[in-house]
Amino acid sequence: MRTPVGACSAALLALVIALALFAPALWGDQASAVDVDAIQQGPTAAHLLGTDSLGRDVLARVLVATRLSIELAVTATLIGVATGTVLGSAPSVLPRWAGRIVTSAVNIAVAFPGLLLALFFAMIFGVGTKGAVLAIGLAMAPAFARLTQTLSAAVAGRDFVAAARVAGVGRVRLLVRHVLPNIGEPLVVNATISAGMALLAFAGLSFLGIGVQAPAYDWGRLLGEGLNQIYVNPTAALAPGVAVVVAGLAFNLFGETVAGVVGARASRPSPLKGSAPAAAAAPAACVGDDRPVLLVDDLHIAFPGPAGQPVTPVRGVSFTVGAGESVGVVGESGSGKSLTALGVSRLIEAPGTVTAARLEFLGTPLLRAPEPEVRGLLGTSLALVFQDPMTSFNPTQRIGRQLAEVSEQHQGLSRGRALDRAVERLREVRVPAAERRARQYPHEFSGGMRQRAMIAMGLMGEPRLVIADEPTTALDVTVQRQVLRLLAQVREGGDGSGQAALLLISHDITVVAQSCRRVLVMYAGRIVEDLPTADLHTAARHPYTRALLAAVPALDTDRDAPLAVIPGRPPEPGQVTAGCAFASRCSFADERCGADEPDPVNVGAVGAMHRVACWHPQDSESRSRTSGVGIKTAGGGA
Ligand SMILES: Nc1ncnc2c1ncn2[C@@H]1O[C@H](COP(=O)(O)OP(=O)(O)OP(=O)(O)O)[C@@H](O)[C@H]1O
Repeated sequence: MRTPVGACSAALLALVIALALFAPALWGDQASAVDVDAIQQGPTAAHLLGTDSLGRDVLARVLVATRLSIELAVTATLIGVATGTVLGSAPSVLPRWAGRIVTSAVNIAVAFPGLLLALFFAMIFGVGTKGAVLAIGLAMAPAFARLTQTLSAAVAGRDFVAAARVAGVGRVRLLVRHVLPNIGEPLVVNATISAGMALLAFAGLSFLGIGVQAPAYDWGRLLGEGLNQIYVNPTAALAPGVAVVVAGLAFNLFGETVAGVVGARASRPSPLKGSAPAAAAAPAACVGDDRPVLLVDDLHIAFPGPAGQPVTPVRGVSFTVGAGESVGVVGESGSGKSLTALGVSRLIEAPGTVTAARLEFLGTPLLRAPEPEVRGLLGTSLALVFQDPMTSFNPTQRIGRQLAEVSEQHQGLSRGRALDRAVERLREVRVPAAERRARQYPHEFSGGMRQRAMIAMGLMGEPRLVIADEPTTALDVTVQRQVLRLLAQVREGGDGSGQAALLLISHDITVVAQSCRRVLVMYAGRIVEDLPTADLHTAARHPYTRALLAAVPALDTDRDAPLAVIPGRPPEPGQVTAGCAFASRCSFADERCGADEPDPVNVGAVGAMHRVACWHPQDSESRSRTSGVGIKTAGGGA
C-alpha cells in the first residue's frame, strides 16, 4: 500500500465502498425524482451530468447504482469462489474415480471463455438479476477450482501435511485444517481481482438486457439506457461507463497490490533456520521383544517414467528394526533413503506404487491390513521428523494446537487436556517457557526449537518407532548435537515416553555412526551393506561404504593431500542397467559386476549380521585411508 498504485487503488476502493453504503440514502430520492420539464437534457447547473428520458438526474442515478452493481458483483464472486473451492478440493476427499471425474469436468469448463459460460448459464437460469448472479458466479467457478487444485497440490506436498497424514488425520479434516488455511491468502487476492471482472461482466449482461430489470438499475442498465440518447446527452452513457471502469480498476489494482505484497512476503527468506516436522502417537501396540518393530522385505517403490515405462527408485530393499534399536541409513543424494521412509510410512501417493514381500509394522502387514487400521496404527505408534525447517509445521496454527491435534484424534482427549499434554511434551524436550511457547506460531520458533517441537509432537503418544529424515541437516553443529542427543534420549526412554526404535536417515555417515548401532548403506535404490556401526571403520567390506568413509576427513588426514572423493554420479533411477549399479565407479569391477547384480549375503561371524551386496567384498585388512578404497580415480584408473 506504500506504492502510489497501491495507495490510489486503496483510496478508490474505499470511495466505491463508501458510495455503495451511503449513496442510496443520500441521493436515492433525487435519483428517482421524475422531472418532465427536463427530459434528456445535457449537463446543467441543476443536473451536472444531465438527465435521462424521464428527466431523472444521471449523476444521482450513477451514484445510487453503485450499491446494486457492487452487491451483485460481490455476490457472484462469492458464489464463484465457494463453488470453485468446493470443486477444486473435492478430488482430495472423494474416491479416486470420482475425483478424476470432477477434475476432468473442471478442465473442460476452464477451456471455455468466461463470458461464453456466463451467457450459457444466463440462458439456463433465465433473464433477471438472480439468473445473472448465478450465471456469472458459476462461470467464475472453473477458474477458482483450477486455482484451488493447483494451490492445494503445492501445500499437500509439504511436510506438515505428510506429518498430519501419518498422525491419522482424516482427509476432510486435513483439507479444512491444514490445506485450505494455507491457500486462503492467494484465493482472497484472486477473488478481489475477479470481483472487478464480475463487475464488467454484469455491466455486459445488464447492457444486453438479460441482467438487472427495470425498475431496478445497475451501471450496465444505465449504460444501455444512456446509449439510446447518446446523440442528445452523451454523458448519460459516459458516466455509468466511467463508473464501471473506475470500480473495476479499483478492485483489480487493489487485488494486484495485495498479490504483490503476498508474493514478496512468500519469497522473502525466513530469518529462522533449521528444523522439521513429525507426526505422532499414542498407546503403543504390543509387540514381543523378539519381534521387530519394523520388517521390510523386498520393498519396491516405482513411478511412471517420462516415456511411460516405470522407474523404480527403490529396488528390493530389506531390513528390520528391532524394538529400541537405532538404525542409520546413509547414501548419496537420490539413493532412495527418503522414499524408503515414505514407503514405510505409507506416504507414497498414486501414481507411485509400493510393493513388498512383507512390510510389517508392529506385526501388522501395512500393505494388506485395512486402511483405517493402518492409519490408526501409524498415527499412534510412528513418529516422523523431517528436515525442512519451513514446511514442517502448519504456519497458520499455533504450535500447541498442532501438537494437541494428535491427542485429540487418537487418544480422544478433550481440547484442554490435549493442550496440557502438548505443553508437558514441549517441556520434556526442553523447550523453555513451554506454556508461552505453545501459544506461539511456528515462525516465532528458532530452527532448533522447532525441531524439538516436532520431536515433542512425535511424543504426544508413545511412538514405537521414530523415523528421522535428515533431522539435523539444516541446523548448526551445536544445535545438531542437541537434537541428536534428544533423539537418543527418546530412543532410550529417558524422556519418560518409553523406549522407541530409531530409523535415522542421513547423507552424513559420521552423524549416523555417532547415533546408531547399525548402518544400512544405500546405493541406487538398494542396500549394498548392512553392518554394526562398531564395525564400520574396521570391517566395512563394500567398496562404496569404504569410499564414503574415505571421503570423511579425520584428525590424521594429510592436509596437503587432496580429500578423497567418489568420482562420477550414481545412476538416475531410470538409467540403472543390468549388473552392479556401482560398477562404473568401482576399481574392483569386472565383467561379472557389469552383467549380474549381486544380492546381499551375510558375511558376518556366526550369529552376527553383516550383509554385503558385492561380487568382490574387500577384506577387513585391506582397508586403509588411501588404499583398498575401491573407487576409480577421476582419471578412471584403479
Ligand atoms: N515422486 C517421484 N517420482 C519419480 N521419481 C521420484 C519421486 N520421488 C523421488 N524420486 C526419485 O527417486 C530417487 C530417490 O529419491 P529419494 O528422495 O529417496 O533420495 P534420497 O536418497 O533421500 O536423497 P536426498 O538425500 O537428496 O533426499 C531420486 O532419484 C528421485 O529423483
